[in-house]
Amino acid sequence: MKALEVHHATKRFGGLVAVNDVSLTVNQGEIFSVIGPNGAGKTTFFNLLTGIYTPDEGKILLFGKDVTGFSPDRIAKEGVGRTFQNIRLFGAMTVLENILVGMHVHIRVPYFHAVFRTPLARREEKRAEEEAKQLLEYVGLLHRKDELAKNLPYGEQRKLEIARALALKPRLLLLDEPAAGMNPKETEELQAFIQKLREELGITIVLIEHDMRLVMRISDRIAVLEYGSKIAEGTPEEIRRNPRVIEAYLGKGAAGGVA
Ligand SMILES: Nc1ncnc2c1ncn2[C@@H]1O[C@H](COP(=O)(O)OP(=O)(O)OP(=O)(O)O)[C@@H](O)[C@H]1O
Repeated sequence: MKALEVHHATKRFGGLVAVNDVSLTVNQGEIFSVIGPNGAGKTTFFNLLTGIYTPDEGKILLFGKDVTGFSPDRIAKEGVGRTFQNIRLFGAMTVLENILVGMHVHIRVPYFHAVFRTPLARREEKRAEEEAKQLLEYVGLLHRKDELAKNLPYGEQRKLEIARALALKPRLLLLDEPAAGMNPKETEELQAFIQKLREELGITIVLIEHDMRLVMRISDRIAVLEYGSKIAEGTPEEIRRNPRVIEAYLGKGAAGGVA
């Protein structure tokens, strides 16, 4: 079974075709990158996968199930976690609270218990807090749990965002420009972290990324979008040498430049 199958997905905004007849499949356990120039349709493509938009044409399957037209909530329940291009943390909440917010769909307390804070509700809160702490420990942020999210260094904010997505126990994680704004050391740590998620948790990862060093090092396969269409797909080696990709995106110096 594939983690993700996209069949001929198209999304239009008025006369603009933001995603144009894109098909691709992502295997379970793969790290798959989507690259392309600004405005190529990458974020719109993610928005189709997460139910923010419904494709005008085409189908989307997650782990063999047709989820075309599902709401973002239902897609999340199918095991898809996501981070955004612009960090979307609750800056005025603590690190721990940010994780707890991410977990809310997994906390199942009947309304009555939640409102009257019965022992059941308190037990459930305690359990959620323990789980959140374990998650923070796993990503190396437990020592920051009581700090406000906005006070974390940039690289750690990105990590916290990923941790919050992990709170939903995703099988598929979509990362929109996770290395944006990171320095080389932070990017290297991010690479190791993403690989760890795949290896230890078995999560399939799809990322949009402009940092070609990271993309070429981390990806099993890469798809390239231009003007909404997929113009290439292959291993980093194949993509690096593809004349059309070099022309559209990587530039002439790229073949040797992104080792
Ligand atoms: N909600 C919208 N309404 C109208 N046009 C949109 C909308 N969202 C995106 N677009 C247009 O669709 C095209 C694809 O945009 P998208 O943001 O998906 O590209 P991108 O590859 O993610 O770009 P970047 O790398 O700059 O983030 C662009 O021309 C954009 O202006």
